[in-house]
Amino acid sequence: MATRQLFFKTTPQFLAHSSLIQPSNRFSYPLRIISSFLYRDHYRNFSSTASDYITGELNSSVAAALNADIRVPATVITGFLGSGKTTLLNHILTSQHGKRIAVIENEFGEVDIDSSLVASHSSSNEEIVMVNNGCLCCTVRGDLVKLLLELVKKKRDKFDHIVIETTGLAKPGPVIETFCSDEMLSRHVKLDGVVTLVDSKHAMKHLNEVKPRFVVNEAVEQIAYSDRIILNKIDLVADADVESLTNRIKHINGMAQIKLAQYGIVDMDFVLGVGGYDLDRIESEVHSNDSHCSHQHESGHEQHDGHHHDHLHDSAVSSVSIVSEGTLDLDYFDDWLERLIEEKGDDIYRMKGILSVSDSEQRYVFQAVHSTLDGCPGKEWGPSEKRINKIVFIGRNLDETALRKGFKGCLV
Ligand SMILES: Nc1nc2c(ncn2[C@@H]2O[C@H](COP(=O)(O)OP(=O)(O)OP(=O)(O)O)[C@@H](O)[C@H]2O)c(=O)[nH]1
Repeated sequence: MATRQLFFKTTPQFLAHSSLIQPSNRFSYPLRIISSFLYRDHYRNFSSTASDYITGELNSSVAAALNADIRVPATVITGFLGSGKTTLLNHILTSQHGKRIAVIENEFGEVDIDSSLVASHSSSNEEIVMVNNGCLCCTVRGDLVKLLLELVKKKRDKFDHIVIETTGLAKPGPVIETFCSDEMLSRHVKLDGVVTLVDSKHAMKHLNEVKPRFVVNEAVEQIAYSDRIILNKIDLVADADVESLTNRIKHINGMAQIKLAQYGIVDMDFVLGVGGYDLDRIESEVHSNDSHCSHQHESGHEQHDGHHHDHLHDSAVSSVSIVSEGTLDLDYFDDWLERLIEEKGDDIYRMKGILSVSDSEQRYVFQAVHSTLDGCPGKEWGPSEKRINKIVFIGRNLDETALRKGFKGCLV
Protein backbone atom coordinates (compact mmCIF):
# COMPACT_ATOMS: atom_id res chain seq x y z
CA MET A 1 0.00 0.00 0.00
CA ALA A 2 1.34 3.44 -0.83
CA THR A 3 2.14 5.76 2.00
CA ARG A 4 -0.19 8.71 2.24
CA GLN A 5 -0.37 11.40 4.81
CA LEU A 6 -2.37 14.25 6.19
CA PHE A 7 -0.63 17.26 7.52
CA PHE A 8 -1.79 19.42 10.37
CA LYS A 9 0.02 22.41 11.64
CA THR A 10 -0.08 24.33 14.88
CA THR A 11 1.83 27.34 16.06
CA PRO A 12 4.20 28.32 18.90
CA GLN A 13 4.68 26.87 22.33
CA PHE A 14 2.04 24.32 21.68
CA LEU A 15 3.01 21.66 24.03
CA ALA A 16 5.27 23.31 26.50
CA HIS A 17 3.16 24.24 29.47
CA SER A 18 3.04 21.62 32.15
CA SER A 19 1.19 24.04 34.40
CA LEU A 20 -1.85 23.51 32.22
CA ILE A 21 -2.25 20.08 33.62
CA GLN A 22 -3.24 20.87 37.16
CA PRO A 23 -2.87 18.22 39.83
CA SER A 24 -6.63 18.33 40.26
CA ASN A 25 -7.04 17.17 36.66
CA ARG A 26 -4.87 14.16 37.26
CA PHE A 27 -6.24 10.94 38.43
CA SER A 28 -4.56 8.21 40.29
CA TYR A 29 -5.86 4.69 40.29
CA PRO A 30 -4.76 2.18 42.83
CA LEU A 31 -3.71 -0.98 41.05
CA ARG A 32 -6.48 -3.14 42.41
CA ILE A 33 -9.03 -0.71 41.01
CA ILE A 34 -7.36 -0.39 37.67
CA SER A 35 -7.13 -4.07 37.17
CA SER A 36 -10.86 -4.31 36.96
CA PHE A 37 -11.59 -1.31 34.80
CA LEU A 38 -8.78 -1.28 32.34
CA TYR A 39 -9.71 -3.12 29.20
CA ARG A 40 -13.37 -2.76 29.88
CA ASP A 41 -13.20 1.03 29.73
CA HIS A 42 -10.98 1.50 26.78
CA TYR A 43 -12.81 -0.86 24.56
CA ARG A 44 -16.40 -0.87 25.69
CA ASN A 45 -16.67 2.84 26.20
CA PHE A 46 -15.18 3.28 22.83
CA SER A 47 -17.92 1.23 21.29
CA SER A 48 -20.65 3.24 22.95
CA THR A 49 -19.36 6.63 21.83
CA ALA A 50 -17.33 5.96 18.75
CA SER A 51 -20.26 6.35 16.44
CA ASP A 52 -20.44 10.03 17.39
CA TYR A 53 -17.01 10.45 15.99
CA ILE A 54 -16.14 7.83 13.51
CA THR A 55 -18.07 7.37 10.35
CA GLY A 56 -17.58 4.68 7.78
CA GLU A 57 -15.28 2.76 10.10
CA LEU A 58 -15.45 -0.60 11.77
CA ASN A 59 -18.84 -1.25 13.18
CA SER A 60 -18.29 -0.44 16.83
CA SER A 61 -20.39 -3.30 18.12
CA VAL A 62 -18.35 -5.71 16.02
CA ALA A 63 -15.21 -4.17 17.44
CA ALA A 64 -16.54 -4.52 20.95
CA ALA A 65 -17.52 -8.12 20.31
CA LEU A 66 -14.03 -8.80 19.08
CA ASN A 67 -12.68 -6.84 22.04
CA ALA A 68 -10.47 -5.07 19.51
CA ASP A 69 -8.60 -1.90 20.23
CA ILE A 70 -9.43 0.25 17.24
CA ARG A 71 -8.09 3.50 18.62
CA VAL A 72 -5.69 5.37 16.36
CA PRO A 73 -2.08 5.08 17.46
CA ALA A 74 -0.15 8.34 17.81
CA THR A 75 3.60 8.81 17.87
CA VAL A 76 5.19 11.89 19.40
CA ILE A 77 8.52 12.93 17.92
CA THR A 78 10.59 15.08 20.18
CA GLY A 79 14.22 16.17 20.38
CA PHE A 80 16.26 19.29 20.82
CA LEU A 81 16.45 22.04 18.18
CA GLY A 82 18.10 20.75 15.04
CA SER A 83 18.41 17.16 16.26
CA GLY A 84 16.73 15.78 13.12
CA LYS A 85 13.01 15.57 13.90
CA THR A 86 11.87 16.81 10.49
CA THR A 87 14.46 14.59 8.84
CA LEU A 88 13.00 11.58 10.64
CA LEU A 89 9.49 12.68 9.76
CA ASN A 90 10.42 12.80 6.11
CA HIS A 91 11.96 9.35 6.42
CA ILE A 92 8.70 8.09 7.90
CA LEU A 93 6.60 9.75 5.21
CA THR A 94 8.66 8.36 2.37
CA SER A 95 9.19 4.84 3.73
CA GLN A 96 7.16 1.87 2.63
CA HIS A 97 5.46 0.79 5.82
CA GLY A 98 1.96 0.59 4.41
CA LYS A 99 0.55 3.05 6.91
CA ARG A 100 -1.25 6.26 6.00
CA ILE A 101 0.11 8.94 8.28
CA ALA A 102 -1.54 12.12 9.55
CA VAL A 103 0.99 14.66 10.77
CA ILE A 104 0.55 17.35 13.38
CA GLU A 105 3.40 19.75 13.10
CA ASN A 106 4.22 22.26 15.79
CA GLU A 107 6.06 25.18 14.32
CA PHE A 108 8.06 27.48 16.55
CA GLY A 109 7.86 30.96 15.11
CA GLU A 110 5.70 32.69 12.62
CA VAL A 111 7.26 31.38 9.46
CA ASP A 112 6.17 27.93 8.50
CA ILE A 113 9.33 26.24 7.28
CA ASP A 114 9.06 22.68 8.52
CA SER A 115 5.76 21.99 6.83
CA SER A 116 7.15 22.92 3.44
CA LEU A 117 10.21 20.78 4.12
CA VAL A 118 7.96 17.88 4.95
CA ALA A 119 5.56 18.65 2.13
CA SER A 120 8.34 18.66 -0.41
CA HIS A 121 9.14 15.08 0.57
CA SER A 122 5.58 13.96 0.62
CA SER A 123 4.54 11.65 -2.15
CA SER A 124 0.95 12.88 -2.20
CA ASN A 125 0.71 16.56 -1.46
CA GLU A 126 -3.00 16.64 -2.13
CA GLU A 127 -3.50 14.72 1.09
CA ILE A 128 -1.81 17.39 3.13
CA VAL A 129 -4.18 19.52 5.14
CA MET A 130 -2.90 22.63 6.86
CA VAL A 131 -4.49 23.62 10.11
CA ASN A 132 -3.48 26.87 11.67
CA ASN A 133 -5.05 27.48 15.03
CA GLY A 134 -3.19 30.67 15.80
CA CYS A 135 -1.20 30.95 18.94
CA LEU A 136 -1.76 27.99 21.15
CA CYS A 137 0.19 29.41 24.03
CA CYS A 138 -1.56 28.68 27.31
CA THR A 139 -4.35 26.70 25.63
CA VAL A 140 -2.03 23.96 24.62
CA ARG A 141 -3.68 20.96 26.08
CA GLY A 142 -7.23 21.76 25.07
CA ASP A 143 -6.22 22.67 21.55
CA LEU A 144 -4.22 19.53 21.04
CA VAL A 145 -7.18 17.47 22.21
CA LYS A 146 -9.53 19.40 19.94
CA LEU A 147 -7.22 19.00 17.00
CA LEU A 148 -6.84 15.29 17.51
CA LEU A 149 -10.55 14.69 18.03
CA GLU A 150 -11.41 16.70 14.94
CA LEU A 151 -8.89 14.73 12.98
CA VAL A 152 -10.47 11.49 14.10
CA LYS A 153 -13.98 12.76 13.48
CA LYS A 154 -13.46 14.20 10.02
CA LYS A 155 -10.65 12.21 8.48
CA ARG A 156 -10.59 8.91 10.33
CA ASP A 157 -10.92 6.87 7.15
CA LYS A 158 -7.90 8.60 5.61
CA PHE A 159 -5.12 7.58 7.97
CA ASP A 160 -3.92 4.75 10.18
CA HIS A 161 -1.44 6.52 12.40
CA ILE A 162 -0.85 10.04 13.72
CA VAL A 163 2.64 11.54 14.06
CA ILE A 164 3.09 14.67 16.15
CA GLU A 165 6.33 16.60 15.77
CA THR A 166 6.91 18.88 18.74
CA THR A 167 9.16 21.92 18.74
CA GLY A 168 12.74 21.48 19.86
CA LEU A 169 11.98 23.30 23.08
CA ALA A 170 8.82 21.43 23.94
CA LYS A 171 8.53 19.47 27.13
CA PRO A 172 7.02 16.12 26.30
CA GLY A 173 5.46 15.60 29.74
CA PRO A 174 2.30 17.63 29.15
CA VAL A 175 1.74 16.00 25.77
CA ILE A 176 1.96 12.52 27.21
CA GLU A 177 -0.27 13.40 30.12
CA THR A 178 -2.83 14.77 27.70
CA PHE A 179 -3.13 11.36 26.07
CA CYS A 180 -3.36 9.59 29.39
CA SER A 181 -5.66 11.89 31.28
CA ASP A 182 -8.17 13.17 28.72
CA GLU A 183 -10.96 10.66 28.81
CA MET A 184 -12.50 11.47 25.44
CA LEU A 185 -9.16 11.52 23.68
CA SER A 186 -8.04 8.25 25.22
CA ARG A 187 -11.15 6.57 23.83
CA HIS A 188 -10.21 7.43 20.28
CA VAL A 189 -6.47 7.88 20.18
CA LYS A 190 -3.81 5.90 21.99
CA LEU A 191 -0.29 7.07 22.55
CA ASP A 192 1.91 4.58 20.76
CA GLY A 193 5.25 5.97 21.79
CA VAL A 194 7.54 8.92 22.26
CA VAL A 195 10.50 8.97 19.90
CA THR A 196 13.35 11.29 20.82
CA LEU A 197 16.01 12.48 18.38
CA VAL A 198 19.38 13.22 19.92
CA ASP A 199 22.01 15.24 18.11
CA SER A 200 25.19 13.28 18.81
CA LYS A 201 27.35 16.32 18.28
CA HIS A 202 25.63 18.80 20.55
CA ALA A 203 23.51 16.78 22.96
CA MET A 204 26.06 16.41 25.75
CA LYS A 205 26.38 20.18 26.01
CA HIS A 206 22.62 20.57 26.33
CA LEU A 207 22.30 17.72 28.79
CA ASN A 208 24.99 19.24 30.99
CA GLU A 209 23.53 22.69 30.92
CA VAL A 210 22.71 23.79 34.45
CA LYS A 211 19.38 25.56 34.52
CA PRO A 212 18.14 27.98 37.15
CA ARG A 213 16.11 26.44 39.95
CA PHE A 214 12.62 25.33 38.84
CA VAL A 215 13.58 25.59 35.18
CA VAL A 216 13.63 22.21 33.50
CA ASN A 217 16.31 21.12 31.12
CA GLU A 218 14.26 20.26 28.03
CA ALA A 219 16.96 18.06 26.55
CA VAL A 220 16.99 15.88 29.68
CA GLU A 221 13.20 15.76 29.86
CA GLN A 222 12.92 14.72 26.22
CA ILE A 223 15.15 11.73 26.91
CA ALA A 224 13.50 10.88 30.21
CA TYR A 225 10.04 10.56 28.68
CA SER A 226 10.97 8.65 25.58
CA ASP A 227 10.28 5.07 24.54
CA ARG A 228 12.71 5.11 21.62
CA ILE A 229 15.83 7.19 21.31
CA ILE A 230 17.57 7.84 18.00
CA LEU A 231 21.15 8.89 18.49
CA ASN A 232 21.31 10.83 15.27
CA LYS A 233 24.16 12.50 13.34
CA ILE A 234 26.71 9.89 14.35
CA ASP A 235 28.61 10.77 11.18
CA LEU A 236 29.72 13.95 12.97
CA VAL A 237 31.33 12.40 16.05
CA ALA A 238 33.90 9.82 17.13
CA ASP A 239 32.90 6.40 18.44
CA ALA A 240 34.06 7.34 21.93
CA ASP A 241 31.66 10.30 21.96
CA VAL A 242 28.80 8.07 20.89
CA GLU A 243 29.65 5.68 23.70
CA SER A 244 29.77 8.28 26.44
CA LEU A 245 26.57 9.89 25.19
CA THR A 246 24.87 6.50 25.10
CA ASN A 247 25.90 5.86 28.68
CA ARG A 248 24.70 9.26 29.74
CA ILE A 249 21.33 8.63 28.10
CA LYS A 250 21.00 5.24 29.76
CA HIS A 251 21.58 6.85 33.11
CA ILE A 252 18.67 9.21 32.48
CA ASN A 253 16.39 6.62 30.92
CA GLY A 254 17.10 2.96 31.48
CA MET A 255 13.90 1.92 29.78
CA ALA A 256 14.05 3.31 26.25
CA GLN A 257 15.65 1.43 23.38
CA ILE A 258 18.43 3.31 21.65
CA LYS A 259 19.48 3.20 17.99
CA LEU A 260 22.38 4.97 16.32
CA ALA A 261 21.51 6.70 13.06
CA GLN A 262 22.45 9.09 10.32
CA TYR A 263 19.76 11.30 8.88
CA GLY A 264 17.15 9.57 11.03
CA ILE A 265 17.39 6.37 9.02
CA VAL A 266 15.99 3.64 11.25
CA ASP A 267 13.65 0.74 10.63
CA MET A 268 10.04 1.81 10.75
CA ASP A 269 9.14 -0.71 13.40
CA PHE A 270 11.55 1.09 15.70
CA VAL A 271 9.36 4.20 15.59
CA LEU A 272 5.86 3.08 14.57
CA GLY A 273 3.84 0.47 16.45
CA VAL A 274 6.04 0.74 19.51
CA GLY A 275 3.27 0.04 22.04
CA GLY A 276 5.09 2.00 24.71
CA TYR A 277 1.92 2.36 26.77
CA ASP A 278 0.35 -1.03 26.08
CA LEU A 279 0.26 -3.22 29.14
CA ASP A 280 0.50 -6.35 27.03
CA ARG A 281 3.79 -5.07 25.59
CA ILE A 282 5.41 -4.10 28.88
CA GLU A 283 7.09 -7.39 29.36
CA SER A 284 8.95 -7.22 26.08
CA GLU A 285 9.86 -3.60 26.75
CA VAL A 286 11.29 -4.31 30.16
CA HIS A 287 13.11 -7.37 28.79
CA SER A 288 14.59 -5.44 25.94
CA ASN A 289 15.76 -2.97 28.51
CA ASP A 290 17.83 -5.76 30.06
CA SER A 291 19.72 -6.33 26.89
CA HIS A 292 21.01 -2.84 26.50
CA CYS A 293 21.50 -1.95 30.13
CA SER A 294 24.36 -4.32 30.84
CA HIS A 295 22.87 -5.28 34.17
CA GLN A 296 25.35 -6.72 36.52
CA HIS A 297 22.99 -8.95 38.40
CA GLU A 298 24.02 -9.67 41.89
CA SER A 299 23.52 -13.03 43.38
CA GLY A 300 21.11 -12.99 46.26
CA HIS A 301 17.63 -11.78 46.77
CA GLU A 302 17.82 -8.41 45.16
CA GLN A 303 19.72 -7.36 42.11
CA HIS A 304 20.73 -3.82 41.38
CA ASP A 305 20.55 -2.19 38.04
CA GLY A 306 23.73 -1.62 36.13
CA HIS A 307 23.30 1.99 35.27
CA HIS A 308 26.91 2.90 34.94
CA HIS A 309 27.34 4.44 38.31
CA ASP A 310 31.01 4.78 37.56
CA HIS A 311 30.32 7.89 35.56
CA LEU A 312 27.42 9.46 37.33
CA HIS A 313 26.47 12.93 36.40
CA ASP A 314 24.68 15.20 38.73
CA SER A 315 21.61 15.47 36.54
CA ALA A 316 18.59 15.34 38.78
CA VAL A 317 16.80 13.11 36.27
CA SER A 318 17.75 9.47 36.28
CA SER A 319 16.31 5.98 36.29
CA VAL A 320 16.29 3.27 38.89
CA SER A 321 15.64 -0.37 38.05
CA ILE A 322 14.70 -2.98 40.59
CA VAL A 323 15.09 -6.58 39.52
CA SER A 324 14.24 -8.96 42.29
CA GLU A 325 13.01 -12.44 42.93
CA GLY A 326 10.24 -12.90 45.45
CA THR A 327 6.52 -12.48 45.76
CA LEU A 328 4.77 -9.24 46.49
CA ASP A 329 1.68 -8.58 48.50
CA LEU A 330 -0.35 -6.61 45.97
CA ASP A 331 -2.17 -4.66 48.67
CA TYR A 332 1.10 -3.57 50.26
CA PHE A 333 2.51 -2.73 46.88
CA ASP A 334 -0.61 -0.83 45.94
CA ASP A 335 -0.47 1.22 49.17
CA TRP A 336 3.21 1.91 48.66
CA LEU A 337 2.70 3.04 45.08
CA GLU A 338 -0.21 5.24 46.09
CA ARG A 339 1.88 6.91 48.77
CA LEU A 340 4.77 7.30 46.38
CA ILE A 341 2.58 8.90 43.76
CA GLU A 342 0.95 11.16 46.31
CA GLU A 343 4.27 12.36 47.61
CA LYS A 344 6.38 12.27 44.48
CA GLY A 345 3.97 12.00 41.56
CA ASP A 346 5.32 15.15 39.96
CA ASP A 347 8.86 13.84 40.08
CA ILE A 348 8.17 10.34 38.83
CA TYR A 349 7.89 10.69 35.08
CA ARG A 350 7.46 7.07 34.10
CA MET A 351 7.18 3.69 35.77
CA LYS A 352 6.82 0.27 34.25
CA GLY A 353 6.78 -3.03 35.99
CA ILE A 354 6.16 -6.73 35.93
CA LEU A 355 5.27 -8.12 39.31
CA SER A 356 5.06 -11.50 40.89
CA VAL A 357 2.15 -11.26 43.33
CA SER A 358 0.92 -13.69 45.93
CA ASP A 359 -2.09 -15.90 45.26
CA SER A 360 -1.82 -15.44 41.54
CA GLU A 361 -0.45 -17.55 38.75
CA GLN A 362 -0.35 -14.49 36.53
CA ARG A 363 2.14 -11.69 36.27
CA TYR A 364 0.85 -8.31 37.26
CA VAL A 365 1.86 -5.60 34.81
CA PHE A 366 1.59 -1.89 35.30
CA GLN A 367 2.75 1.34 33.78
CA ALA A 368 2.40 4.92 34.90
CA VAL A 369 2.96 8.45 33.73
CA HIS A 370 3.20 10.63 36.83
CA SER A 371 0.05 9.87 38.76
CA THR A 372 -1.83 8.15 35.94
CA LEU A 373 -1.55 4.46 36.50
CA ASP A 374 -2.64 1.45 34.46
CA GLY A 375 -2.30 -2.07 35.70
CA CYS A 376 -3.79 -5.49 35.11
CA PRO A 377 -3.01 -9.18 35.36
CA GLY A 378 -0.79 -10.39 32.52
CA LYS A 379 0.50 -13.71 31.21
CA GLU A 380 0.71 -16.75 33.47
CA TRP A 381 4.07 -17.70 34.88
CA GLY A 382 5.45 -20.91 33.43
CA PRO A 383 5.60 -23.95 35.73
CA SER A 384 9.38 -23.83 36.01
CA GLU A 385 9.79 -20.14 35.36
CA LYS A 386 11.56 -18.01 37.94
CA ARG A 387 9.23 -15.30 39.15
CA ILE A 388 11.26 -12.15 38.91
CA ASN A 389 9.88 -8.69 39.62
CA LYS A 390 11.12 -5.94 37.37
CA ILE A 391 10.34 -2.30 37.88
CA VAL A 392 11.84 0.74 36.22
CA PHE A 393 11.36 4.26 37.57
CA ILE A 394 12.37 7.34 35.63
CA GLY A 395 12.19 10.69 37.32
CA ARG A 396 13.71 13.62 39.08
CA ASN A 397 15.53 13.35 42.40
CA LEU A 398 14.76 9.66 42.70
CA ASP A 399 15.84 8.26 46.04
CA GLU A 400 17.14 4.87 44.99
CA THR A 401 17.68 3.62 48.54
CA ALA A 402 14.16 4.59 49.58
CA LEU A 403 12.67 2.98 46.46
CA ARG A 404 14.49 -0.28 47.09
CA LYS A 405 13.48 -0.22 50.73
CA GLY A 406 9.86 0.52 49.85
CA PHE A 407 9.82 -2.32 47.37
CA LYS A 408 11.36 -4.75 49.86
CA GLY A 409 8.68 -3.82 52.37
CA CYS A 410 6.06 -5.19 49.99
CA LEU A 411 7.63 -8.63 49.63
CA VAL A 412 5.91 -11.42 51.49
N1 LIG B 1 25.43 15.49 9.22
C1 LIG B 1 24.19 15.18 9.52
N2 LIG B 1 23.22 16.09 9.38
C2 LIG B 1 21.95 15.75 9.69
C3 LIG B 1 21.62 14.45 10.13
N3 LIG B 1 20.28 14.41 10.37
C4 LIG B 1 19.80 15.63 10.07
N4 LIG B 1 20.80 16.46 9.65
C5 LIG B 1 20.70 17.86 9.26
O1 LIG B 1 20.50 18.63 10.43
C6 LIG B 1 19.72 19.76 10.13
C7 LIG B 1 18.53 19.85 11.10
O2 LIG B 1 17.68 18.77 10.84
P1 LIG B 1 16.10 18.85 11.08
O3 LIG B 1 15.54 17.55 10.68
O4 LIG B 1 15.55 20.05 10.44
O5 LIG B 1 16.09 19.04 12.64
P2 LIG B 1 14.83 19.41 13.56
O6 LIG B 1 15.01 18.68 14.83
O7 LIG B 1 13.55 19.19 12.83
O8 LIG B 1 15.08 20.96 13.75
P3 LIG B 1 14.11 22.04 14.46
O9 LIG B 1 12.77 21.95 13.79
O10 LIG B 1 14.83 23.33 14.24
O11 LIG B 1 14.06 21.70 15.90
C8 LIG B 1 19.28 19.62 8.70
O12 LIG B 1 20.17 20.39 7.92
C9 LIG B 1 19.50 18.16 8.40
O13 LIG B 1 19.77 17.87 7.05
C10 LIG B 1 22.68 13.47 10.28
O14 LIG B 1 22.50 12.33 10.70
N5 LIG B 1 23.92 13.91 9.96
